[in-house]
Amino acid sequence: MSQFWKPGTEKPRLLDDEEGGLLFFSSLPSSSSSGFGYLSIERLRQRLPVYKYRTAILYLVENHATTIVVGETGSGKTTQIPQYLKEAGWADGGRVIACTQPRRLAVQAVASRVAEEMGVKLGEEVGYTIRFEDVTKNGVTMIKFLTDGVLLREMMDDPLLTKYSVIMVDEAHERSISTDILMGLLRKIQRRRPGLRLIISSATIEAKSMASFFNSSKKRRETEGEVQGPRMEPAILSVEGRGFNVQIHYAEEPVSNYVQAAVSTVLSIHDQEPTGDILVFLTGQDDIDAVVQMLNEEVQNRGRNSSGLIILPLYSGLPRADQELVFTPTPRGKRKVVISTNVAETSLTLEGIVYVIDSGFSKQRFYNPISDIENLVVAPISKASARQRAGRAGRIRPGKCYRLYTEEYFVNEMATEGIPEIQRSNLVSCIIQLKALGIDNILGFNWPASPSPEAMVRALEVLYSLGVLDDDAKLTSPAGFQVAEIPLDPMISKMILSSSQLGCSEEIITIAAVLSIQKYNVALDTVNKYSAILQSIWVSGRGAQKELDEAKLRFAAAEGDHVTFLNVYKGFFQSGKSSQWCHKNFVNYHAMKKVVEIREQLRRIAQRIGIALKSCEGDMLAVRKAITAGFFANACHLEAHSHSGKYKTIRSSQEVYIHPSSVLFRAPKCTLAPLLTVVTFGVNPKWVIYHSLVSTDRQYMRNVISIDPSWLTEVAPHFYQHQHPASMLH
Ligand SMILES: Nc1ncnc2c1ncn2[C@@H]1O[C@H](COP(=O)(O)OP(=O)(O)OP(=O)(O)O)[C@@H](O)[C@H]1O
Repeated sequence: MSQFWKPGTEKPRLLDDEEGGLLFFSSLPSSSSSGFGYLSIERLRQRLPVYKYRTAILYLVENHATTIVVGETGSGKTTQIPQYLKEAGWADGGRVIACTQPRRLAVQAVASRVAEEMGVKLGEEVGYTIRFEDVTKNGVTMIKFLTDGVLLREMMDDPLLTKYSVIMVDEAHERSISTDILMGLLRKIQRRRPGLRLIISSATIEAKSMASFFNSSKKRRETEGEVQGPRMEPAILSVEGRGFNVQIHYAEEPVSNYVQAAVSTVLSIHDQEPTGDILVFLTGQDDIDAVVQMLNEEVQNRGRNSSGLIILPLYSGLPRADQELVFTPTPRGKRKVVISTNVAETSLTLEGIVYVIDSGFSKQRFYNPISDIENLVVAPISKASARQRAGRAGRIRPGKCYRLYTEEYFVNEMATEGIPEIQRSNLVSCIIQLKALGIDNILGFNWPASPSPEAMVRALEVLYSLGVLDDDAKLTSPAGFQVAEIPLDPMISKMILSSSQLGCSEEIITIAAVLSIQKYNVALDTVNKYSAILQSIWVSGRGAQKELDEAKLRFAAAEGDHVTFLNVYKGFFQSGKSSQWCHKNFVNYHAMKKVVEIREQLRRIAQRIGIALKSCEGDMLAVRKAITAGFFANACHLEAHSHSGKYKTIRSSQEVYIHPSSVLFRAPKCTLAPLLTVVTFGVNPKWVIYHSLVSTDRQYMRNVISIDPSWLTEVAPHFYQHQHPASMLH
């Protein structure tokens, strides 16, 4: 490894614990609690750097409304602070201590760890809530871990979050869109509930700017004449020290192909380094699958030499059971290799990890309010992320981190912090949520980082055109409130709402469930060429594109993709939800199981908000009209005499094309026996509506359905201003 790798020049840090950890770990830990050899959990807790600050933390929380805790990764913030608070009585009298995380996986993992440390059953004193899953008990749960998105939803029922005594916003440096909105709202709640304590915790957050953000509420309280309660001026506490030392190694030369470099680094570690599991950070399912495949091939070619490798992918779309494999103990004599997206970047402790390989990239959301395109793009990570990644080693023994980039790049070119997600996202969902919480003055809202005015105006326009906001930019009643209640993109929610009147809610809810599991990624592949990758109900087309295309044709509906989804769903249902059926038809079994699950959730929500559940029994006209009612703003017209399939959007005359993954790409004359009505046609439909745009070499429409233009003025007269859409083309 020495020819390729250069040790970092950053001065190695001292182990926080003078005794070091190796004494206790002459061999790798093998199971969750037994991994700590003969140390009791209590002793382990006391060895964490944060323990020395226990009294200080409790003092500051008692006396300040907001405490900002900055501590290195692995210092014990997430697992220990909620326990200290509980021990100090903050959960007495039925009150609850909340700790938010940006990611679901972290919520579950940290909650089980804390339950284990406290010796209680998960779901009782310690519980967690993520979207569609609540593992808490009313009146029993004292410490609750939850995603920041879930806490925002809870505010709809309880705007002052009255059951919580302390809310700890963890991993605030990640600046996820929900974390930022949450901080803005918590700051408001504090003014009404001085008893509420906030802890903002992170490894790298710029504590001073955060402190001044929370400090401005002090002035307001003074002007309001309120003088009692804790000090409004935030306290900042810096927790020194971290777990164990992690040696950083940099690539000697810039790496041109990080996928290939990750594979060879795993193999070199396996050949040359002592036991210990490996965690590789890549960007998404596509490159993770590629590395898994390359490593498996290598293992086969090498025969016995590499047979000790257990190769496991990890990403958010992976089924739960497969995700949990990464937490299982590594059998003696084996080495686990976890190949992950940045879901493993923060808060997770994977016990056996000794080596981390960091590609230097992650998938990040970028939204352009002018073109209205939001893509997941492979982009360089920040120094803050790189440190978090390295911190996944060294949590229970010393470790090593191999960065697939040079030290010079790290020092001189890598950004210190990432751009907050709120400044690179479509704000439609975020604004409707704020409106539902009674924040009418969106422009005047105290954002920790202001989103762009263009993105805000664009989001307000969309919500207004959907009939969700009125002329005073307030939520309409009941439509606006109903749309806000459905935890999906407002355009999908509006489509569901309209299906109620059109008598096709069962079908539309199926379509909504399929749309909500899809993710569009734009990947910078290994030769620096952009390509679009779709995570969908179809299995990945890698190596079998022709067979996948043929399979799609079996379900293809000439109306378009949404009706095709209904055909697939019906086929899946008729097969008894069989995995063999999925395999035979190139349908992604796990995605379909998720669709069934989400569909059930959506049906329950629909019933709660008064949407009649009804099937249109094959009347696809009703289905297409309901889709139009949600997505009318995405209408496009085929250019006259266009043989190249060029469309123009009605709204902004952008040139767009049907994406090759759409069943309308080849304008299918439907073959084989369809499961639902399929109209035969062989030319591109004149009018279409798309679900989203993706930008690669051209602007492509994904999930396309043909429509009748007269529906546009029918469902959205305000948007089309009583003109016939065709007249708006020029
Ligand atoms: N599931 C686990 N198994 C074993 N040890 C664990 C586990 N979870 C946490 N620990 C131990 O507790 C330490 C502190 O973890 P914790 O998540 O509280 O740190 P943190 O300061 O919040 O770090 P980060 O910001 O990286 O999440 C870990 O370094 C590890 O030694």
